[in-house]
Amino acid sequence: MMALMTRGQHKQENMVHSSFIPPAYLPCITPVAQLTPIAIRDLRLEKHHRGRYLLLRVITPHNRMTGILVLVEDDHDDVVLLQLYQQEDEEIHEAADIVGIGAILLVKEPFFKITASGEYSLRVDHLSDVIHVDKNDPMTPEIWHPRISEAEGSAELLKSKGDYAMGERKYWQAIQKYSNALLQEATLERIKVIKRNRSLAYLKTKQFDAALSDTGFPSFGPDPTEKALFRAAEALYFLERFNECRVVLETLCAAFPDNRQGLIVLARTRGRCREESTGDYDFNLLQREAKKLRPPHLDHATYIGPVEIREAAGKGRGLFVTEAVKAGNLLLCEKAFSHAYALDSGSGNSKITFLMNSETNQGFMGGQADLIKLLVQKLYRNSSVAPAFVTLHHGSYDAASTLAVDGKPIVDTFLVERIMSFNVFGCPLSSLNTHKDITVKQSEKPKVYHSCGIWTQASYINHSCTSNASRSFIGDMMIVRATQDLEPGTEITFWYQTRDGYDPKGMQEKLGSWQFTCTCAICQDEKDTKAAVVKKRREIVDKLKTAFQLSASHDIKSKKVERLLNALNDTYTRPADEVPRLLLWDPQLALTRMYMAEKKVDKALESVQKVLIQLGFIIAGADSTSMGFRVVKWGLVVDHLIEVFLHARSAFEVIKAWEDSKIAEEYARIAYKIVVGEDTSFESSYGRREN
Ligand SMILES: C[S@@+](CC[C@H](N)C(=O)[O-])C[C@H]1O[C@@H](n2cnc3c(N)ncnc32)[C@H](O)[C@@H]1O
Repeated sequence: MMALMTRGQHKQENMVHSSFIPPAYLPCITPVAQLTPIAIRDLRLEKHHRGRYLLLRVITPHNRMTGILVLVEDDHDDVVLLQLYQQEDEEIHEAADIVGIGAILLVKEPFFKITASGEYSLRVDHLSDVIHVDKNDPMTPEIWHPRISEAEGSAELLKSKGDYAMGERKYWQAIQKYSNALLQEATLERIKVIKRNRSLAYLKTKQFDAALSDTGFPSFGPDPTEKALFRAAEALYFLERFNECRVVLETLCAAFPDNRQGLIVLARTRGRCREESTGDYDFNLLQREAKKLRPPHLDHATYIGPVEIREAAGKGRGLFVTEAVKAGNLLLCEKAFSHAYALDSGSGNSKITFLMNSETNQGFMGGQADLIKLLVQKLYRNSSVAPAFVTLHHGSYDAASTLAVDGKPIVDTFLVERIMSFNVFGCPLSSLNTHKDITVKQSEKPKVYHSCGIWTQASYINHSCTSNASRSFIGDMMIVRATQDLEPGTEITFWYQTRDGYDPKGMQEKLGSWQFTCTCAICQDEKDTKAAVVKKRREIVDKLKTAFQLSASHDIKSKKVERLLNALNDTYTRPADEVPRLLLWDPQLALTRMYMAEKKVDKALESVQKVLIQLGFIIAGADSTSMGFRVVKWGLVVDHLIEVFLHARSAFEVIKAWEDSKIAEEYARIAYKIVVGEDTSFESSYGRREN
């Protein structure tokens, strides 16, 4: 054990931290006053000592692995290894401030456990299961009490120690000093000042609920100070309570018109309020910010469009539209509740964490392991935001019945892990990049995203392979747009996993971790399709691949491809607008490109129409007749759909069908907006360049 303790103060670059998540156990929900003490020597292995607590003193420097490891003793001089999980990273909260030598910790309902290396240790998975105890606290054993000279002194002295710690940017220490100061006698005025200072330390450590409460919000009293108002506004801003923030800032700016910073923040807050109520975003700015900011956590508000959460028969809850919407309309533009950023290449993380859940056989790598920690900490620091998260789907996990004990939040790490595994979304830095990868670089493999996050509104959207909405990302903002015209009351669905037509069984496997079976028309049709037909389709697809590689003349090649496409088409029985033909649209598009290259406009238009039909569209006027080009019903929206509509635009131009050409471009823009999230970058991606 000592070897472990001495090994690791060196820099931990490119290390893989791996850890087994133990079987789920509930956090302690009993107030400390109702727990009874236990000593290390009385602990039983592999047991959760419910109803008991252990008082411990840190006796060695810590070691950071997946958790923080440190040796501790009790007042019988017995020593044990303590492992604390889900604690903040060193850059945010120095371990020395959590488990500095001499610190006294109270571990609630201790869990004594055999480690992977056969040693034994105390393991704490829930942040709320360990609390710091002051050396002067009556619970602290007599022998650990400080000598008289160490006693910390008056409120004023402690306040100035807090101020000094603030100056040194030791915010956690400052909080402790201010909190101790507040336990001493002081006038009401001094208490207000100390709280105001502590509120700044809380802001710096992202404890926005506590920061807000220290400012006196919502009633600041008859003569609110500039600092109290400003700090309250900052806390409200970070809690994304933008309207309340705006009101506080308006009071501040009216009372202190020279406060320039107040005016700047008020303007910014008004921008957030506008985004929140109208969905009107400067998407150009969002794209620029996502390019520059690391992590790409954008300073923007969440817009919730015409949607509501309702029961969705057989699927739990779902998200439904409350009014008619058109394809391309914005349904959500949601800021992540929590977002773990990893480079898109997946490399470059100095610390890689691998968590293995032995109970569910699920492994969490990198981003997802980081996300669990980020979530746990956010909920622990700011319990006011917890309801939006803890009410998300968590399967059959039985969560603790209470959210707080002794005035402190309870955060159940295992509940967080369950909710994360059902609701997490992988995400690129921006869908614009992904779109370029797919369309310009023609990368075939579906991309694996290393960054991930939780979006609490989008989490209510259920899966369907015949989806009617689509998500895209700009940094940590998720944009959900309708991909079809929707009647009021329609349930919104999108793909949890990318759908192709090659591997029906694989799709069910990909959906496995969500624990449901998709019963959409595509899945149903695949189930009804005989194995011989599936085999035949595979053979035709292989022949198509070979046909495209033929070094024959365009004519011979296109005839062969057409024949094969017809044969493949004949293997489907249900109408394409009910069951889109996922194996067909792609080779059909390749054929369209051939016709366009040969300037066979009629053929190209016919082929465009076929691509759209195979994607499930119903189309009118996609030919050289006088009927106007029109989408009667939208089908599946894929990245290449923009190209399809742009082929239509060009072909219509050649035959001088100007109006149809314009309409085709408008459809291309809508498709682009759905795929990329916005259409302000359409020109730079697809605009025509002057020769
Ligand atoms: C992200 S949540 C979606 C919201 C969830 N229905 C709820 O009540 O909170 C994912 C879970 O929803 C359910 N679900 C999603 N799509 C479904 C579908 N097509 N059929 C049945 N259940 C589905 C599954 O239980 C899945 O694990």
